[in-house]
Amino acid sequence: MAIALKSTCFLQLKKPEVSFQGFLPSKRAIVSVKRYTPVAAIKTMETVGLSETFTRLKKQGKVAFIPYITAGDPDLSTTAEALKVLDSCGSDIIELGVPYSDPLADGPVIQAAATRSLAKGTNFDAIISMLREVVPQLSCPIALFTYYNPILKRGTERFMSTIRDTGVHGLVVPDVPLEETETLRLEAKNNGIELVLLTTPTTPTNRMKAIVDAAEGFVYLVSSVGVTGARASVSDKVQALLQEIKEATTKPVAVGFGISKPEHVKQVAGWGADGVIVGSAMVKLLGEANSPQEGLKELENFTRSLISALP
Ligand SMILES: O=P(O)(O)OC[C@@H](O)[C@@H](O)c1c[nH]c2ccccc12
Repeated sequence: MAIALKSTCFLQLKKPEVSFQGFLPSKRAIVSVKRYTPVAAIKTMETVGLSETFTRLKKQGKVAFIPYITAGDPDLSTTAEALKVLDSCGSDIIELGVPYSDPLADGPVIQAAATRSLAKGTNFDAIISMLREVVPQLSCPIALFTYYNPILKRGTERFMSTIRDTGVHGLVVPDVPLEETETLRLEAKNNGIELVLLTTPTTPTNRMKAIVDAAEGFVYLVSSVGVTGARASVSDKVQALLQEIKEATTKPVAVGFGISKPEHVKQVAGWGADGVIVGSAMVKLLGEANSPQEGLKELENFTRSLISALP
């Protein structure tokens, strides 16, 4: 199981957006799994890191499907079930968010999910305990997401070794500028953690090049300025942005922000993305359902509808 935590500063803050270094792919045993692997057949299966996942998919001519959900919303046991559902539906890299009190880069849906989760008492240790249970049962890498504060609170070295021991392969933090992350990069590398970096439609070309050079796992292309949230359509500027990034790197590029319909998935894959990321639309289904069971069922149906739109 590879897990990547998010950390890049791409926000439209006063400082220029930045992001930072990446890490070597996981050193774990490489086990390639087909897209649909029955959960029962994958007990304690070790999985590959993020880069290897994209390499495998590329060989199969496939585009990675990367859903995002917020840990602890509506509760951690439902999160554990949701990870299994998303995995068995054929997700290739699942993003899991560590709820934070000041999620600057998040829109109303994910902000509300974080608030509900924190109100339930979700904390980093509880998420790690849940991951220790769930990670061996899944076949696909999980993308976990955290803001910088939880890392600082725990101490970078301790944070890195903790996430490594839970089967985490990568790290992504949206509110830390590249210039200020030397320690983070070093500690992540020391723990075999891959670091995903984000670039946006307004990132200057030279900065984008520095970002993609330093990125490990994959490059996260934010499709539109602003915060996360389902949108009626995905900006067609993404096509040119993908082109520009792919001229600067051979690393895989996954697109996120606003993707919420099968036609969006199809369109972004058609533009040459190596992966599509869907967050708010997933979070809404899970967090706003009448019951966890209903949320899990809707999540499964929605996920299958999106994955079926991929080549
Ligand atoms: O929610 P959307 O519009 O589908 O976008 C994906 C996004 O949720 C996920 O990748 C994510 C959640 N929180 C973030 C903060 C910054 C960047 C990305 C994210």
